[in-house]
Amino acid sequence: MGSLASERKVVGWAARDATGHLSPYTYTLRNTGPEDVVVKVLYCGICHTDIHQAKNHLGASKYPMVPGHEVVGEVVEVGPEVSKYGVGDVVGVGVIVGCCRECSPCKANVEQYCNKKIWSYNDVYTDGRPTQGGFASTMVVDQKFVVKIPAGLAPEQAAPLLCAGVTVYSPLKAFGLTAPGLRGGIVGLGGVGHMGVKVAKAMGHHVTVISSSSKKRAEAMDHLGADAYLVSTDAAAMAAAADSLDYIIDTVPVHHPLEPYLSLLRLDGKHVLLGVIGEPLSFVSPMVMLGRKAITGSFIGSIDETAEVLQFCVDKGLTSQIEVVKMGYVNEALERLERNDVRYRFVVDVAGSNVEEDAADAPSN
Ligand SMILES: NC(=O)C1=CN([C@@H]2O[C@H](COP(=O)(O)OP(=O)(O)OC[C@H]3O[C@@H](n4cnc5c(N)ncnc54)[C@H](OP(=O)(O)O)[C@@H]3O)[C@@H](O)[C@H]2O)C=CC1
Ligand SMILES: O=C/C=C/c1ccc(O)c(O)c1
Ligand SMILES: [Zn+2]
Ligand SMILES: [Zn+2]
Repeated sequence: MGSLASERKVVGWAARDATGHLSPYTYTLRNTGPEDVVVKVLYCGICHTDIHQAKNHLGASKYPMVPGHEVVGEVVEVGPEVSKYGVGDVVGVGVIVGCCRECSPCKANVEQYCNKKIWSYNDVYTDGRPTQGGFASTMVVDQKFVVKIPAGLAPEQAAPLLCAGVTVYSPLKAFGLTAPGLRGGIVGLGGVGHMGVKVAKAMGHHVTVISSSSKKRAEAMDHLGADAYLVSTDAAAMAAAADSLDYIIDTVPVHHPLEPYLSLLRLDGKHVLLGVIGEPLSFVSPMVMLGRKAITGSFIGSIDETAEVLQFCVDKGLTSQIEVVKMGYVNEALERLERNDVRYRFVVDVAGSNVEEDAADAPSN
């Protein structure tokens, strides 16, 4: 157990408005509670959700907002009732940092579906303070929402698994889609999608990437190990692949037609929506009736599944494909991510950056 420090000032990079531009911001962390773990952030991945949130795509953003929910750090202090972690442990924090612990999803250990869940940023903690994410020097997190990074995983490699990795792993398990030999489609080869290819291949699936362009074909086939590649606008190739897939993992972050993808599913095929899209998607009912197809969705994964996917990646020798950048590059990284110019996940080297750069000039709370 480490010593209990009082409230501490930290610097994170925050968006102040819907431009989504991040700049240094000083704020105060809560005291270390009995079950809290103080985490010195080492690395934090950049998820497309960080863009949705920073730019207020869902209309519920509050500023200043420090994004970042693929956090890997080192434990520097623990509260007196922390049993699972000790100072020096390398740990991960993801999208959720609180839940009610009483509802049926909480009792079933799928706390990501708790209606009282607390998001790691753009939310309010039990003490009334805004939650702030991982583009910051330090976070204080309840031990329940912390996972140990297993030996054999480099911390920067582990970061994307805490959101992207578990987000594809969870629905494959929940929908009974883990058997070898299944045929899966991954729509959108970005941060989540590239982990989809890797995880599905490691489960022994035949994996088709369905992309908006042919630009990623060679990498998908040669480096990620995909078995087939379709360009979604190539009507002939899409028609030739009709009725061939058991499932589709759809990671596209913008409005898109579903029908071209639904036609790729075979009997009882499942279209799993993962992208966060604030506009209605549409399809005609025969597209699902004639084939008993299901359109469903999935939200990250549980803490248990997060620990599981980390170990799965160690066991299968999976790594994420990342570009490591410094904090000073975060705004360019966000712009590049938004224009689909990253292979496949940016990870910010937080501890190796001067997070406090320009902090003296920035407004604080
Ligand atoms: N359900 C959940 O729990 C989670 C949801 N998400 C959401 O999933 C979505 C994907 O996240 P992430 O993988 O980080 O995003 P990325 O930007 O890394 O990947 C999205 C991919 O979608 C394709 N795409 C098609 N049209 C567009 C467009 N107009 N702009 C950008 N990309 C486009 C691109 O692939 P290609 O070039 O192959 O067409 C792109 O690489 C986001 O909406 C995110 O919020 C993320 C994590 C968890
Ligand atoms: O990246 C992780 C979070 C994804 C997410 C899914 C659904 C939703 O409504 C969000 O606001 C975020
Ligand atoms: Zn995410
Ligand atoms: Zn609950």
